[in-house]
Amino acid sequence: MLAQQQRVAVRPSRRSSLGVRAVAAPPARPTPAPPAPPQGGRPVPRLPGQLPHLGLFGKVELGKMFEYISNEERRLGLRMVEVEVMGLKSVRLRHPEDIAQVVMKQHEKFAKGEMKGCVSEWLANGLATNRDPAHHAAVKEVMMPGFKPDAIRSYCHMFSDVADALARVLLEHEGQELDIEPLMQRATLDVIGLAGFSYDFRAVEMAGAEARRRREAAEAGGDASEIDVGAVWARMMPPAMLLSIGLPMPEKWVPGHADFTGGVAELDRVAAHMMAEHRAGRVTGNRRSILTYMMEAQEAGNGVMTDKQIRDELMTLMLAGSDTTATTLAFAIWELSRRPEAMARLLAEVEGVVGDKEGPVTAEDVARMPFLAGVVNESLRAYSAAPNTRRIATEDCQVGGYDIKAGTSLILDIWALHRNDEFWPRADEWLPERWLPENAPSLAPHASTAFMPFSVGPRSCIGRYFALLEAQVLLAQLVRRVGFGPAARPPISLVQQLTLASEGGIYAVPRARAASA
Ligand code: HEM
Repeated sequence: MLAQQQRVAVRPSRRSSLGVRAVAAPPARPTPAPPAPPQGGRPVPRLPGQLPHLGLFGKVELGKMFEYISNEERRLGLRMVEVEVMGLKSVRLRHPEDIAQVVMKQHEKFAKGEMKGCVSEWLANGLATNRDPAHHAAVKEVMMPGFKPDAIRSYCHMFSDVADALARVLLEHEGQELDIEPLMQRATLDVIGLAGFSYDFRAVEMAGAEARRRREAAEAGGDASEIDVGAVWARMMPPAMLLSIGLPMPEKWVPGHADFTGGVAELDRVAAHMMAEHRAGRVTGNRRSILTYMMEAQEAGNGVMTDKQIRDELMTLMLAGSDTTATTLAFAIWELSRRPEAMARLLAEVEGVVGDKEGPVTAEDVARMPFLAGVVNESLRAYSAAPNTRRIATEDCQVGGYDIKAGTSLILDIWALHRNDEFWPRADEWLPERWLPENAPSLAPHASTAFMPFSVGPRSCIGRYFALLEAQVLLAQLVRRVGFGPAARPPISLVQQLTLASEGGIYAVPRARAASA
């Protein structure tokens, strides 16, 4: 499946735009790794030239680029390599021990990597980009009650309600080929709004036919409550990755720069509106949400939760808490749409547990659905929504027997780890059954160390359980209402925006359940 879609011949690339140099063709015989010096570690070997598969304007074609790096690493017998992308050097780690050393065991030697430019201004000092450990800890403590398992279990009816709204909009397109990713994005924005901010973005509703007129009015400068955050999001994400590098004068040469900065301005209006609504006691969905905890801390005078800090956390949670889960759901549905036997097995499992029960799917229900858990886990593995994360070495040290100098940028290559067949037999295939207890010993033998979709250590994902339960409940409720058939589209092409994405969309054909069962 994936192997067939993404297998590409590695050819020397001759791209001249943006200073991307040609890459030498691989020699016919393997080059031996440099000998180890008598003392200390070895220098990290460098892949020659810059990477191919960047495309015009820095679009990172992930599937192709990582395959190229993995092939080269294997060919040269290397555990890690230094690469250069658009003039920026980094060392890419893909071995689970090396990643765990950097993000967990010796995390104090590695600072969180910075975002730059207008993306840095957008996320500012929110939890994911905060680089001051003491301040980060103080903010996290305030938000933590909203991420406790009991709190998250109480969000299930919101996950289910959003799935029902999503099903209604999907069925407006019954029988048509539809890019499902933007709708998943809208659904997860609604979830983080209702559960995290006690606020209803109505993002799914606004994708429906009925709401189009209102949206146009809002774009002409209407009330902040009428802003279509789903549409803003769709405009902002494509240029975000390139803008996060902080290259000079992006307004002159990055297509979509104005969409991005305009989008941030719209989201700022929405954030101010959400805070005002909350202060006025006008809350929807969750009555005690993460926003509630932040505002209570401010009122109690804790000195950390200024209005600006709350704004930064709202922006961060909108990104970290929606884009990633949307990607996971979109790829899960896309794979299910092409695997009728997996879809049938999932539906049988869901119906076996919830039967004809009306109302929401609960945490207790999904705990009895191992195949559903396999679908979500496998989508997190094969399509790591956060395909990599970055750290900067703050002192000279060694990782995996290699010397790392202070200041080195380390890319923790979760995507490559998850696609490495040393750890994942049939790594390029999407196999939800891999996760069932009877198959795990042969198909997921290293899952306890080599499965890191949420990273590990003190800066790992605060929303891990939120995301897992959200994805499971939403998917279970959705497949009760809507079936999905395959779309006749070319193979997907994975690219890296801030999170993983597919260039050209992720298509499936929604069908009313009775017709598709
Ligand atoms: C499939 C869904 C998700 C995936 C794959 C994912 C992945 C990740 C990863 C890999 C990190 C760590 C980055 C690093 O080590 O530098 C992270 C951090 C974070 N995630 Fe998630 N995430 C998901 C869902 C969520 C959700 C639902 C929320 C909130 C509701 C959330 C909020 C955050 C925040 C705030 C951080 C920063 C944590 C910190 O630095 O202390 N994420 N996520």
